[in-house]
Amino acid sequence: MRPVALRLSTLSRGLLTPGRGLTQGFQNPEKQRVFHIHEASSPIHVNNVRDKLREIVGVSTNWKDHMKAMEERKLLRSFLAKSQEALPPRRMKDSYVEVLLPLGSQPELREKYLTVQNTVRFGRILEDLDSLGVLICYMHTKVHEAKMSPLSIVTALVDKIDMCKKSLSPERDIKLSGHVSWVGKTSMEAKMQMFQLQDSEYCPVLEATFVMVARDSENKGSAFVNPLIPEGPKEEALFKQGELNKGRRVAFSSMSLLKMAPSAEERTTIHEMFLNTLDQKTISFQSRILPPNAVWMEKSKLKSLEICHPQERNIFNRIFGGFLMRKAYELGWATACNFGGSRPFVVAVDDIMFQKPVEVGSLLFLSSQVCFTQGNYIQVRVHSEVASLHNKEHTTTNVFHFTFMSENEVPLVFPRTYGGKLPGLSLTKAGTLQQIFSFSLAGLGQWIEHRPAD
Ligand SMILES: CCCCCCCCCCCCCC(=O)SCCNC(=O)CCNC(=O)[C@H](O)C(C)(C)COP(=O)(O)OP(=O)(O)OC[C@H]1O[C@@H](n2cnc3c(N)ncnc32)[C@H](O)[C@@H]1OP(=O)(O)O
Repeated sequence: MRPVALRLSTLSRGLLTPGRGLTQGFQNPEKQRVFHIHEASSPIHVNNVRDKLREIVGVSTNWKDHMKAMEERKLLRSFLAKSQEALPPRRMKDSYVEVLLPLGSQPELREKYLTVQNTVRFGRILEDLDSLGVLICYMHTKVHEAKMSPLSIVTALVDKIDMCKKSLSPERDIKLSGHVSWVGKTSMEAKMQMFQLQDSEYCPVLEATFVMVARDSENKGSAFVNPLIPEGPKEEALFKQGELNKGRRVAFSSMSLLKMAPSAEERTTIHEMFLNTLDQKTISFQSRILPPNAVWMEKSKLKSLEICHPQERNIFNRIFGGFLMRKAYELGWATACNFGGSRPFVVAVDDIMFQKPVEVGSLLFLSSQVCFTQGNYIQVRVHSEVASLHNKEHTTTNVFHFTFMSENEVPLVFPRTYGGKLPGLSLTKAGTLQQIFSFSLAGLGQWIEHRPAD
């Protein structure tokens, strides 16, 4: 039997496009560069970031009062701009924020961030990055005349997070910093970096790019954000990159399998996978056998459920994006752990899409599965959906993609069915359709898994 040649370059719609492949992250020496372009006056303690956000938005700390607080926010409508041109332009340094996570100098903070391997919990870092990203965008859009911001800023996308280091010490101070690097009409790209103290110097350990969207005071419609004026060649390059990122995202979304059939290259890859699992004796869609050192994709699945309590709400009384990311990451990590038989390290995060807000009180269903492997690398896709209590209809809220590195080489994964529908799968569910036909490799894999019978 011929081994499947899954070349990264063939997967032009996926995460695994050249330059965004499994080997990106801390292995790439180019990523060691620093884009630390400004100096903040004094860093904010990590514990004060949420308080600062609460203050900016003017929300209550008491769930009982949340409706009243939302009513008050309605009055801020008058501060919303009618056009982007009506807003004063900002510079990158206007939104620059530095946050200190003093794990070394304040050991009492450590427990919350600690893994059993004596490393830093990445899920906690995702939460801190999300809060920082939102704070950065509030700095960019600050309305000096208003006590509270009329904008509701929500996380729309984690474009990518690259790790420059395999693991972080929970015994050394960490600094996070970032600023707005590009703006559209109502969206902003925030670039963040994380540094860890080593031999009395802060060394880069992570780079992240998030996209935040500005909504009106009640989070009902989009709202304009201040233009951004880059200063000097470094900032111009960052802004240009932001523009390119936007173009890439638009191109990706127009190439989604929801809108366009798979390319000839993609079809060939999928068909090759199918042929490699065909039982040569029976030659039928149903009769499939695994190549050596391979696992059926469906066997890699793990699921979990979260009851979304008010404690996990964000400043707009929806569920905090960072919490969703932590929960999805931990399930994804467990999936990779279970699959690879060792405790893996995260090397990259790509394309976390926040498609719909998660309401407080929702039942959040998370499903995770390995969608691609190569050498020691495991690509995991996590899908989350909420179920309506009235009609049981499911709606996709988020899709997450994580890349892990396992201690040892891991088996290949193969989708089992080409012509058959999975038992229990209803193709009438909008959420499920989105889950299947996402533009990622996971989508391709699942497309084979769930393709309706020919
Ligand atoms: C109170 C006590 C608790 C305190 C705790 C504090 C915790 C800290 C909390 C901190 C807070 C933490 C924060 C949280 O917890 S936020 C919670 C997590 N996030 C969400 O819930 C968001 C869910 N998604 C949505 O609501 C919608 O999908 C959004 C609003 C995002 C877009 O909706 P829609 O698609 O209808 O919008 P549009 O068509 O009008 O486009 C508008 C703009 O958006 C751009 N766009 C759209 N999608 C994407 C994309 N995928 N990539 C890149 N860009 C995207 C688009 O290009 C356009 O830009 P521009 O061309 O105008 O520039």
